Amino acid sequence: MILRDLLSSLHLYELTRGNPDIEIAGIETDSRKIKPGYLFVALKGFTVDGHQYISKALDNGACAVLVESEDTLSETCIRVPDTKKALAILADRFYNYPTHRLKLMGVTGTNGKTTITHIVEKILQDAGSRAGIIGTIQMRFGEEIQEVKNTTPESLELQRLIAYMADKGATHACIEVSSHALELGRVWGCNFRTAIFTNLTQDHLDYHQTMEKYRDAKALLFSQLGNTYNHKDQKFAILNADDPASDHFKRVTSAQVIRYGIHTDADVRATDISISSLGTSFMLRTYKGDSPVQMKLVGLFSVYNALAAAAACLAEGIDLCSIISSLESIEGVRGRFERVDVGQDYSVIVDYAHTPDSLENVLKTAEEFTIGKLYCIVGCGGNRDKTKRPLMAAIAVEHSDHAIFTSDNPRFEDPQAILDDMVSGVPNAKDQFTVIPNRREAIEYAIARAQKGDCILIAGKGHETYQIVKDQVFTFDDKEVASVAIQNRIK
Ligand SMILES: CC(=O)N[C@H]1[C@@H](OP(=O)(O)OP(=O)(O)OC[C@H]2O[C@@H](n3ccc(=O)[nH]c3=O)[C@H](O)[C@@H]2O)O[C@H](CO)[C@@H](O)[C@@H]1O[C@H](C)C(=O)N[C@@H](C)C(=O)N[C@H](CCC(=O)O)C(=O)O
Ligand SMILES: Nc1ncnc2c1ncn2[C@@H]1O[C@H](COP(=O)(O)OP(=O)(O)OP(=O)(O)O)[C@@H](O)[C@H]1O
Ligand SMILES: N[C@H](CCC[C@H](N)C(=O)O)C(=O)O
Ligand SMILES: [Mg+2]
Repeated sequence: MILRDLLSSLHLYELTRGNPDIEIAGIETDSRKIKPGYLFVALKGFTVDGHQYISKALDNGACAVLVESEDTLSETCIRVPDTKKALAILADRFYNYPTHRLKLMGVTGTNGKTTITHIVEKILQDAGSRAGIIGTIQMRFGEEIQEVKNTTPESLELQRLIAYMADKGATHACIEVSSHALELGRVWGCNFRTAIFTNLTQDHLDYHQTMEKYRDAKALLFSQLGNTYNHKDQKFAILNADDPASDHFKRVTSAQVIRYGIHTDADVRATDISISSLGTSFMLRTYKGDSPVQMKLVGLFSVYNALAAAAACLAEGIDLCSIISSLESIEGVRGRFERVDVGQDYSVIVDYAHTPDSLENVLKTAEEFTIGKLYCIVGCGGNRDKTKRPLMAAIAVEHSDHAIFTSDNPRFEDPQAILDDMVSGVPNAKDQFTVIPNRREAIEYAIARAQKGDCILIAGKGHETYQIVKDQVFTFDDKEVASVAIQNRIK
């Protein structure tokens, strides 16, 4: 694409030097990934300032740079007030407006985003649409899977991934939209048709500082819904009627609001709920009719996830019968209440609960089905919200018979310091928990003790197949470690 054409999408820029008629072969924000003919966009990051890498980018063949402060090295230089904002607009233009070429659905909220994107994907695909998803686990469109570093990638990668789907004929993309992404402008320029809210409970206070600011970050998805070129199209805000934050999102959006819930009267509602270890059943009541549903997904939180997905897909015009049949056939999502079963006579469940609310939900669910003892193995991530650590420890102790505190991804923190933060939340419960910093040993400890009818919940890492210690990423998979430990015990 010709630079002049690319720049025409920006409202405010200054070509301080060079030729606007050069061909731009690609755009890149990382000097290490620059190829000849690329435009390098210098971003001010949390760790370093991308402006420091301009010479590296030029060495690697960048033909132009987009900067916030004057650069004297490159032949062609464009200056803008905010490179992050400009990047989002340029990426949209460069990839030929991907989010206008399919229907974009965004899911935000503390817990349930990944699960809902998977349910929506299943419903849409079963109904004959071609849907892709982007989120914590990966980007997936049909057979194509690409790894993503963040739940919501930076605008450039996000637009590239959506463009890939649109180019291959996708009708829908359903993406997770994290609060970081909303605040950091990763979804600027995205033309959302539908925004789904799951729930708001504590997480990420290291970044947002207060729950109000965290909520306000999430609110951006709803206030921006409709603020794009295509605002004549119908937009939908799918809100959880049982979560008080929804009132705020309703106030800030101009989209049509569809409410789902259990306790509050809602447009899409579940009544007569029955939960067992094999799944959940409920009466689905919608403005398109009512019908009983029997799902394999367990826990009350799964009913909420199903309602959110059903409400979004009804708005999309998908037939109610088709939605129900998809809800009934979905098997579950990797690392979310996933059972490890190698023939043992006790249950082992791997789950991605890494917030106080999700841990409480998942433990309460496991509590209901456990005949024997319930063990909870849990840790908290390093360089993340410290205030959730004592809360998660207290929840683990309250809702299990014995808790084992261990390491999650310590990152750059001392694993023992993280565990000390956890232990500070249970000052009077010394007999109810054991601290085993090594995660493998913690899993082996519980498995060695489990008796018939017991249940071991391994929380926090779900689908993750690694453990991050300092700047190293080690192979570690809760499911595999548990499975080996169970087999070793059986032998
Ligand atoms: C705090 C945060 O969000 N950081 C994100 C940010 O990294 P950063 O600001 O540290 O980047 P940096 O290292 O300072 O680099 C600045 C710039 O210099 C460039 N650079 C750097 C080095 C070099 O040699 N050459 C070069 O050009 C970099 O490419 C970058 O453009 O930009 C990166 C690229 O987009 C992100 O991957 C990274 O996410 C990190 C990995 C992260 O852990 N983020 C978490 C907090 C996060 O975003 N989580 C949310 C929510 C998860 C959930 O609960 O679901 C998510 O959406 O993932
Ligand atoms: N609707 C829900 N309400 C509360 N907890 C939930 C809900 N859905 C799932 N959970 C719990 O939260 C965990 C994470 O679920 P999921 O991965 O779907 O959430 P997420 O919002 O994508 O999380 P992340 O912020 O890490 O991307 C699950 O393993 C389960 O324990
Ligand atoms: N998306 C979440 C995932 C947390 C998962 C947990 N295993 C951890 O590493 O803290 C985050 O980045 O905070
Ligand atoms: Mg997720």
